[in-house]
Amino acid sequence: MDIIFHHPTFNTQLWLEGMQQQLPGATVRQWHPGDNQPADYALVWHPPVEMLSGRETLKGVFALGAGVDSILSKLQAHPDMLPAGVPLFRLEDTGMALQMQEYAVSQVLHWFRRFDDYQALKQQSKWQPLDDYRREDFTIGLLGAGVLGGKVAESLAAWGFPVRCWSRSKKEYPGVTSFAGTEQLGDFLKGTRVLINLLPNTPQTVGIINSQLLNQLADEAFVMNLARGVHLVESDLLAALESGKVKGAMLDVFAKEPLPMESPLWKHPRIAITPHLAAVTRPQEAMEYIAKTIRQIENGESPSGQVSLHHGY
Ligand SMILES: NC(=O)c1ccc[n+]([C@@H]2O[C@H](COP(=O)([O-])OP(=O)(O)OC[C@H]3O[C@@H](n4cnc5c(N)ncnc54)[C@H](O)[C@@H]3O)[C@@H](O)[C@H]2O)c1
Ligand SMILES: O=C(O)[C@H](O)CO
Repeated sequence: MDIIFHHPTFNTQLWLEGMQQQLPGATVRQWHPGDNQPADYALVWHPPVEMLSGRETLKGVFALGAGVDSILSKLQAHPDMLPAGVPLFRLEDTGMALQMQEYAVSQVLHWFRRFDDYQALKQQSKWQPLDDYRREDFTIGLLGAGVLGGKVAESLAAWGFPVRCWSRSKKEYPGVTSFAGTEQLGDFLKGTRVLINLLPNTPQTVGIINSQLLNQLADEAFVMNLARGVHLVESDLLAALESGKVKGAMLDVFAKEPLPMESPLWKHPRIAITPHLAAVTRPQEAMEYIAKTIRQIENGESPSGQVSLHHGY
């Protein structure tokens, strides 16, 4: 079995050796331009078109992340990049759910215990106890309730918050109220105090966090964007912060990354920023997952994690 690998920033040697250990019978190589030798599987991130095009005998392509929007948008521009019938897989969890839980739970608790307000008071050297927030006024809503959103919802429910989620179809997560489809988006938003976005980037979800959506949240809402920058209309968030409808935001992803120096988001006192690292690919877990999936394909099974080209995620 031949495996080709391309990632613009990962430690290639670590991946080649690691995959070789996972699949001792395989030959794993870094792909270089001009390499047209046979391959059964490709592990990629931002792949050059010529790496994959024409490879009709591939049995699977693995995106080395959870979101496949960059690959799918390249595929739109170059439809021959993925030969017809070759399945595209993505990473499901592989250690990312725990990272997302850490990120979301710590920030929700930060807002719930009013540490943002106490930080502002500290700037004024003010010793001033504030009223506690009540859990029943702190409903958390997950936009997107798949592999990552579902796990984040469960971890926040375990902290005793009312938690709800919104997805394409109904979900059954313990302690989480499920809303599904465009027709239930309004009911989901009504009363949501903390909105956490974990949707994939698709034509249906671009710009979904806009003025119209923000206005339907509870007053003094909080917004956490952990998915993709294009989901959020940044100027609408700034307007909602200005009006007081939104009290604070925590943003990990941006329409343009790195976030340009001149962006007003940097200086806004009620916006916290991290540089797209809410959940990163953990090599060991990812390699174990990919090897397991390859073994399932080789055994004629149907593994999970296949991207639907129709749905775009
Ligand atoms: N910031 C980061 O570091 C980071 C890390 C990993 C993933 N991500 C992002 O998180 C996203 C989610 O990852 P995942 O593994 O949970 O994906 P997933 O495919 O398992 O879940 C997607 C969820 O979104 C819902 N959904 C999709 N389209 C919808 C629509 N039109 N209307 C309603 N619901 C819709 C699905 O029903 C599902 O519940 C990824 O696509 C990626 O962009 C970000
Ligand atoms: O989707 C992912 O895996 C991360 O956001 C990195 O792009």
